[in-house]
Amino acid sequence: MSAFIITDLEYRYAAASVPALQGININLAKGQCLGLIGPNGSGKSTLLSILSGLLTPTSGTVFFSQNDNLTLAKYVQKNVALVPQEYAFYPQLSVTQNLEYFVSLCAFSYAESQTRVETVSHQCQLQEVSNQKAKFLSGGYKRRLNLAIALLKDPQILYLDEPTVGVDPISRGSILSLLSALKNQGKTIVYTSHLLTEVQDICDQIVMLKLGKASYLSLDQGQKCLTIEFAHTLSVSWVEQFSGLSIKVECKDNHLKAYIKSSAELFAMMALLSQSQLDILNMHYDQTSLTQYYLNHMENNDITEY
Ligand SMILES: Nc1ncnc2c1ncn2[C@@H]1O[C@H](COP(=O)(O)OP(=O)(O)OP(=O)(O)O)[C@@H](O)[C@H]1O
Repeated sequence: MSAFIITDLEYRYAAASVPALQGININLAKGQCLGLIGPNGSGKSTLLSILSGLLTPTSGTVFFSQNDNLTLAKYVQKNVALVPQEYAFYPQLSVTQNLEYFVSLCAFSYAESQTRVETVSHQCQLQEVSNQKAKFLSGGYKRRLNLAIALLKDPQILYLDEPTVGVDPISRGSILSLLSALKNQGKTIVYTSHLLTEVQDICDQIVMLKLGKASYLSLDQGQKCLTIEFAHTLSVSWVEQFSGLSIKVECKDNHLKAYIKSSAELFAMMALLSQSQLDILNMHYDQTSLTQYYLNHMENNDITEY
């Protein structure tokens, strides 16, 4: 079942000469994590603002599947929480005071509110700093408090805007484990980050934005990359024999990179290599990293669907 479906979405800021977003189509299944990546100004925040009901699309639709005939704004208010990149708590209040204040804004009974505060404190591992003023917390605990506040209303969908900025690797690991646990509980997550290894680890589907246009990447369908370092510089005539194969190959000096989509392609490459009798210093065959996809995509002017 879909959590939300975005169809042919376009958004143009007033007086802007080009749309901030155009031709966006996303169908995100419930319980999955969507990674939203792209350089500064590519449209990520605009898309999150539309998904939050703060901006209305110029054209196209956003449809939340489990919406019981609520307006988009009402549905979002009830079921969606945003974890902003900025700290969204009161620095002078303690962790518990912050949680008690923010839970009082949700429509829970007193007993339910107490339970929610205890649950999110436990989920975000905040118990040992519960009495500390928020402004004295470490960067990792501040991020966890930001996340805990968003979780208070027990949202079905969670948007996270770079939730691990300025966080050490251990705290980052615990935030990512918490997000995986939330996913396992059926929560749907939209995650923006410039840390591509993180996105690759946690996301099921990735949308790369570039100048407001999207390309789509499903990681489990990712191609593999064969990287070879030869003892000598490759000759032009040797490189030319790859033009007969439908494999994308990049050669530079004594390095070769081939993007392999099937075992048949791998065997064809190996056959050419064995005929060549060239000395190989290093050879690596692995899933293409998201960083590699990203760099390839951003360097090319075309929008590619992987
Ligand atoms: N209020 C606004 N009025 C006019 N143009 C805007 C406004 N907000 C954003 N834009 C433009 O819309 C485009 C997308 O901006 P957006 O902030 O969505 O990108 P982003 O990917 O979130 O960037 P960043 O990673 O820096 O947060 C940019 O060209 C930006 O200049």
